[in-house]
Amino acid sequence: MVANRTQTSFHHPRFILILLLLLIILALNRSSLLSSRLAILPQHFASLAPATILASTPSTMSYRKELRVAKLAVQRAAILTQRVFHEKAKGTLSKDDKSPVTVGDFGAQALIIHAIRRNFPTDEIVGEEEASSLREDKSLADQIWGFVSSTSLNDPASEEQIGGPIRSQREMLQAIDEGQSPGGSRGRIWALDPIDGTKGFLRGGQYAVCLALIEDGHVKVGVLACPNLPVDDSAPLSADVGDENGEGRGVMFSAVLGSGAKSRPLGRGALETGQPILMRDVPDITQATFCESVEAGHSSHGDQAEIAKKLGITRQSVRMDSQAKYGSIARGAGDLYLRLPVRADYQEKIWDHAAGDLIVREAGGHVTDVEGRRLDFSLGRTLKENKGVVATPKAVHEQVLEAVKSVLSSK
Ligand SMILES: Nc1ncnc2c1ncn2[C@@H]1O[C@H](COP(=O)(O)O)[C@@H](OP(=O)(O)O)[C@H]1O
Ligand SMILES: [Mg+2]
Ligand SMILES: [Mg+2]
Ligand SMILES: [Mg+2]
Repeated sequence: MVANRTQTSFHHPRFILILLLLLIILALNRSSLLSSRLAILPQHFASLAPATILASTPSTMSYRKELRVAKLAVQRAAILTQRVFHEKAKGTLSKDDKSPVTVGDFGAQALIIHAIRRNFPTDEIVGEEEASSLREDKSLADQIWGFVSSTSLNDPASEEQIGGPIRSQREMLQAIDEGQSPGGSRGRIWALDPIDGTKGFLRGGQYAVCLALIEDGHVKVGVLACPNLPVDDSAPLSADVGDENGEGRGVMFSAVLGSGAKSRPLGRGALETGQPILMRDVPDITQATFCESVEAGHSSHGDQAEIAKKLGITRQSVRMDSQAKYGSIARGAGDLYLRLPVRADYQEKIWDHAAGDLIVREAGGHVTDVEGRRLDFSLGRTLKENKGVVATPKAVHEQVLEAVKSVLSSK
């Protein structure tokens, strides 16, 4: 009787369906296409797959773990940068291209790479900084180690998730040097700017800690911590960073491709998910607010003024450093971000744009270069096929791009 019943259950259509499903899943897993293919399986079919198989996939389709690790890692790094600023220990070096790099940039890069390595050991990393100058400057390396070895999240479980502390100064230098991937169009590549807007950071202005996951050339996850932007999403856009104590400041923006963009107070617990953000509607372009770089060498202020005039915009543009500009327009504090090439030979770096590009697009925006091409993150460490940036709400992009093209072509 028992044997009979067992036999019957093996022929049950539901069992056969599950068996077939398992075989399909195993075949897809072998061809390493599982994560993308599962997304097109109906939800209840996917839920029938054993938990062990789903848990062992390299990346789930929701990028939940990637987002969580990125947010925690960026949060810890942002705490380090704030400590460096307040303890007046910026220890600036000048790089070969004459741009500044500080204790904060190196320390933040070390902590973020440590977190990525512990969670996603086979992923590649394109990070802005490298440690060669530190190997010749023991006192600067000691200073950075002082901050790196004493900065942690105050929630032990979260700290553990991002790999806990770095164990030695040697390990710290190794971590900094693991951001040398050439980038490219295949596989999983993290783009990391440990402090974007270093000049802003030095003068107490805006800066951002930026991290994005690029998969097969497309940005899938983006996180920006902006310690000096107002917490309040509805605060008017301003070049002023507010009071000295940082009261009311600090916001984290994040986005996952296809899931929208969010913001949350930076100082709040890392488990807080945040609230969705959207770009503002711009029914009348003459009422729009522009933001642009503080540095006239990074984006032409003169061209921006001409474009504003062409569009009938009279409001003064707001100048701020870093990808805080992308975050600000994504939450509707401003409307338009233009980056207008000054030097024809300059290639924008992927870490200066990857997170911001996704956050703006997920908040309802469109991001292109000055010729209307989408930013192409698949070509290495730089955006070599793009010139400048035009980021706006979708509905007005064509109009703004037309004005940009007309001003730039008349030069
Ligand atoms: N000539 C140039 N044109 C455009 N961007 C430049 C540039 N020289 C440097 N940059 C980049 O501009 C970034 C800052 O952008 P912004 O002006 O929007 O704040 C710098 O990032 P870092 O501060 O991370 O080095 C740097 O990578
Ligand atoms: Mg730099
Ligand atoms: Mg940068
Ligand atoms: Mg930087």
